[in-house]
Amino acid sequence: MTTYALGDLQGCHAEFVALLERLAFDPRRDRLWLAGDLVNRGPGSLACLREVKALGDAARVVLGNHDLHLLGVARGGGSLKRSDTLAAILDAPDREALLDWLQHQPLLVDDGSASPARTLMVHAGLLPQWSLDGARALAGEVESCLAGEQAGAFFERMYGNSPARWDDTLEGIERLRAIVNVFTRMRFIAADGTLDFAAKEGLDSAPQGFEPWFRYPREDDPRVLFGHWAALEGHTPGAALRAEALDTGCVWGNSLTALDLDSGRRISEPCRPRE
Ligand SMILES: Nc1ncnc2c1ncn2[C@@H]1O[C@H](COP(=O)(O)OP(=O)(O)OP(=O)(O)OP(=O)(O)OC[C@H]2O[C@@H](n3cnc4c(N)ncnc43)[C@H](O)[C@@H]2O)[C@@H](O)[C@H]1O
Repeated sequence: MTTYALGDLQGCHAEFVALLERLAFDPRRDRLWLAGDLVNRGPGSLACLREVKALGDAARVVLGNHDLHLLGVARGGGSLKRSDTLAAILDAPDREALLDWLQHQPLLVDDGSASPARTLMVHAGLLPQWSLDGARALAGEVESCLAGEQAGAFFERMYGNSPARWDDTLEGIERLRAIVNVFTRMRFIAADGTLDFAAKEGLDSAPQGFEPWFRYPREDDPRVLFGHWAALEGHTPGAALRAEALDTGCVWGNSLTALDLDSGRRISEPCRPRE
């Protein structure tokens, strides 16, 4: 059995299928971890969603900001933007089954192994101020909300950049929004954990006083798999922990990459020319 971790598909279905072929991926034998943002921006979001859902227990997925945006649009609270490529999902005959499946995916996957082998997967990152068990509990708060009767009310107030700094005393929607923004949107943070939401490009775009979240040391030493930050091109220079950047920007014309979790080998499929 081989376990591969992939970054953001973002609707790059042709490249996803080609990469699985290149890996000789067999869902009866192998496992796939997907770091979120299955959908949006690319041309094959509906096909990606169907393909990953059909993998069943062979695939483990975390939610990304674009997946949450799809749910926000479908469940109320979000509206389609001009750059969104989500209409085919919203019009699909199997839309409810797909959305329901997506809504039940976690924000954090933890393989539960003892340190130092412990491997976690999130879409954007892990706040240095959070312990691993604390992060897992906070992800669980959002996951319970998404699976419950308050999900609609949550999506109506999910969007926004505040509070930008985590505080244990946060309550209600502000607490849930802060958790979502860490797990699915974080890139640069200040030493006190304040998130910046403006800079989205390479490490040179860091605002003054901010560093990539993975450059802040932690007391523990997990292996953290994450996507979201395409401009990193799969690299985490200066990382203070074992952070593996998986989004190599397929939707931006680069490639889709799989990381073999045992060997550390990376296998990439180049982006196909768009019509
Ligand atoms: N609670 C909440 N509040 C608000 N919004 C919420 C929300 N929950 C969900 N959302 C959703 O999240 C979005 C905001 O998230 P953000 O994280 O703020 O923004 P984004 O640009 O949409 O991020 P994306 O995930 O596309 O990042 P990527 O690195 O691919 O691309 C980013 C940039 O990288 C650039 N880039 C890509 N490859 C590069 C490279 N090799 N070099 C340099 N730049 C590169 C691209 O040009 C692009 O500009 C909103 O649009 C909303 O839909």
